[in-house]
Amino acid sequence: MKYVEFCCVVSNPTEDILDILVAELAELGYDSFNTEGSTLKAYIPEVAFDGNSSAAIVNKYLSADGVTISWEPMPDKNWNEVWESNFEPIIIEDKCTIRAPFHTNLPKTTYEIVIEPKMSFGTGHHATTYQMVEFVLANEFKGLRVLDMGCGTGILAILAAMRGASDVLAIDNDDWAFQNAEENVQRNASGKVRVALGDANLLGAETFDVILANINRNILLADMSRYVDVLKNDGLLFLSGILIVDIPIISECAIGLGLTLLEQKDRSGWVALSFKK
Ligand SMILES: C[S@@+](CC[C@H](N)C(=O)[O-])C[C@H]1O[C@@H](n2cnc3c(N)ncnc32)[C@H](O)[C@@H]1O
Repeated sequence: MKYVEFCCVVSNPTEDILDILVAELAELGYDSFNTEGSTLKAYIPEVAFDGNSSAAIVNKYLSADGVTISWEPMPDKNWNEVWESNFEPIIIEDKCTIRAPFHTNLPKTTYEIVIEPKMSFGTGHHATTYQMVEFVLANEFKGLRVLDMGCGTGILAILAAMRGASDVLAIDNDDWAFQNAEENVQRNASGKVRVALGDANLLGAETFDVILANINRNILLADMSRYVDVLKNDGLLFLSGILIVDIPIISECAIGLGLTLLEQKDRSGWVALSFKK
């Protein structure tokens, strides 16, 4: 596939501005991004790229933060190899290692997840995933039925299964993520995780003790009532992919649907929330 490299340099970065840009660019459908110092680079499929609308999104920050924008087509190459070469292993809370098949000689932890680092989101490095991993490590999963909405690589579904969930349904609406999650589930997690291609429209009569959803504000707001419909009474809903400014709107939506806020986590400008039904 051909990609455009969309580069934003923030001359005077305010706290978390790059994370906000990542969230805004997510609307443009990047397949990967990296941040280094004050530079953000997002890789967007050329077929889906419109330079002017991308620039308009970022321009909202220009006056306040001095963002310089440029973009250029990238030479066609094997992007999986590129993402792969950038993937470092990560250990969360000394309990969970997330690594690629080619990482060896790492310290042993209770849980070890091997991810094929392709173009899907979910390696544990991003704050939104990290916080969800923390939630999964801190809560009871033994014998529970779990839904992972927006599963990306499948990392959260796999960890839930490793933590003892009896059955996990992992759903993603992106074909690439779906295939990558299937591959990762086969590699790690047993027969306990089912992966499905789709979105909240797939939800029906099946109910869950725990729902994990690390997606983004707009999807969470649009689909939360569907999640609550399939969450059992006393069940837990963990939400991530939320910016600090969006806490009120997400919380009001959840509370309006009859949920109680239990916990809030903050990391690098991102927030993860847990609710009980
Ligand atoms: C931020 S990533 C999270 C991946 C992984 N769960 C993690 O925590 O790292 C969000 C994922 O949600 C998927 N997604 C976006 N909109 C969705 C929707 N409406 N229904 C299901 N999946 C969706 C994207 O394709 C992407 O893989």
